[in-house]
Amino acid sequence: MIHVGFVVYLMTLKHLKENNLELHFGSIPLGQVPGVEIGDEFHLRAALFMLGLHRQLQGGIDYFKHDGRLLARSIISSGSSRYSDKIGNSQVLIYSGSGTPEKDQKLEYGNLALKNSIDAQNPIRVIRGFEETQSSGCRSSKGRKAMRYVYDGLYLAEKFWRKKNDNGFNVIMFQLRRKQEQPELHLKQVRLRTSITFSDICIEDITSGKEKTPIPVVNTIDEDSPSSFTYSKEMIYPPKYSSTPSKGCECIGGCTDSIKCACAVKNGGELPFNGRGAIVQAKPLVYECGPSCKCPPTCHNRVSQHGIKFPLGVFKTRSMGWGVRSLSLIPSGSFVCEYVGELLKDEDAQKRTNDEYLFAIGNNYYDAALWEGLPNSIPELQKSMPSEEVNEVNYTVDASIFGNVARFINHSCTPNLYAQNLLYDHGDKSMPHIMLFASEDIPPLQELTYHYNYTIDQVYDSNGDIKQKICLCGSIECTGRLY
Ligand SMILES: C[S@@+](CC[C@H](N)C(=O)[O-])C[C@H]1O[C@@H](n2cnc3c(N)ncnc32)[C@H](O)[C@@H]1O
Repeated sequence: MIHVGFVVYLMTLKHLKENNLELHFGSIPLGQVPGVEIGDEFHLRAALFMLGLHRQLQGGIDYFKHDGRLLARSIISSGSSRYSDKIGNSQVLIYSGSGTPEKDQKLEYGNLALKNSIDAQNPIRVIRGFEETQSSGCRSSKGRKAMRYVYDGLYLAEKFWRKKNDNGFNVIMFQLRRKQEQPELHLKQVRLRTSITFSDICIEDITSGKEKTPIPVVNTIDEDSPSSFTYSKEMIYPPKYSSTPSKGCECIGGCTDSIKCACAVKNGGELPFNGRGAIVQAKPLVYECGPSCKCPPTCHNRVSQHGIKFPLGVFKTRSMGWGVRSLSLIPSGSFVCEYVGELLKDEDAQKRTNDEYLFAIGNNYYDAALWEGLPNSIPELQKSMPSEEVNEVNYTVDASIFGNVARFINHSCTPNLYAQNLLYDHGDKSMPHIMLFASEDIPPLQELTYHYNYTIDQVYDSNGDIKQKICLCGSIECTGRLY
């Protein structure tokens, strides 16, 4: 049997390799990692790696090269009996360098980096590692030994010396001092906000291998698992639907000329994405290049069609059922995922008994605020300005039976994602793809949310009575009602 931790480890490596995320993590600054706070607790080395907290999957010292010399960035101080309950008690940490007990330790690699950091006085993240026995979770695995990692804060390296170990070999010892003006870390008060244990992983990959990056489901709240549905990466169109192909561009080498590129023209004479693939501005409708375009798959105007890039996880929230969070930092403007499901005519969607996973395309397509301020000089967009009255058929996506990870994303009154209507593989403006983009930099492990855009007192049940739902998003700007 393959150990869950090992699967997560492989998943992480696979993901990092495929998405070049090592580079992304490399850009995480020295010192504090956005979104990670003192006392945050982790149960997987892979999680520390993915967050950029400690970029070594095995080594205790994480280091990097700066101006030609190695510097330490973080250390994991494990299994020590020298710490009392109040592990912030002593501001001084004595850390033995890396190496095996049967050989003299050398001042190389991580040890050299730690020594150099004494001169450089750069902040070093300290993560405390503890061994514990597992006892609970959605798949109980009582009695299994596992590690627990707690982020302790930033330290400065002070000095090093050598001493003999019990076998008579040299060990390099380092003294680090905790930086002042940081909250103390009391072991008994360690928050479980970011806790993920082996036994909390209910499903290793809810996509069953359909997405390039596995999406684990984690439950630290109760014994529940998500109710069953069929994971689909793509929208499921009505049976008799035949797509209207959109006219493509002729940019054989890629779309760079915003005057000649037909797709840039459709977007108002500019490409909607910047050089890093981030969307520049929310628009009622965005056109990516598609199958009828001559440009290559690497064209800058093909972003969301390439699918999910950032590692995501489904988790059980305290009050809103299941939710989704990112396992890494998502820069503002990045594509996150599509809202996928069965595409139904509104009247058919009304007949569905489960309305929890409906996304009415019209909800944001006809949002006048999106159309305001668009220059008249964008003829293609002005032509596509939809009107609820003249549009014969309106569509809703139902993700209750078939859907992807987006079906688990909750509403917030102060969301960090927004839904962008987007066309690339067909030209039918009444059924654009619903692509979710980050509207701000999203730190690792923060819940992903978008605004459901319901109009209050405009949602009806099958008897025609107004339905109401209290919003539990918890935002200080919460308006109180989802609908
Ligand atoms: C698309 S699903 C989101 C995933 C859902 N939480 C689950 O457990 O599968 C939409 C449903 O989640 C719940 N929900 C989402 N956001 C909410 C919020 N801010 N307040 C209350 N319930 C919310 C509502 O029951 C809503 O109908």
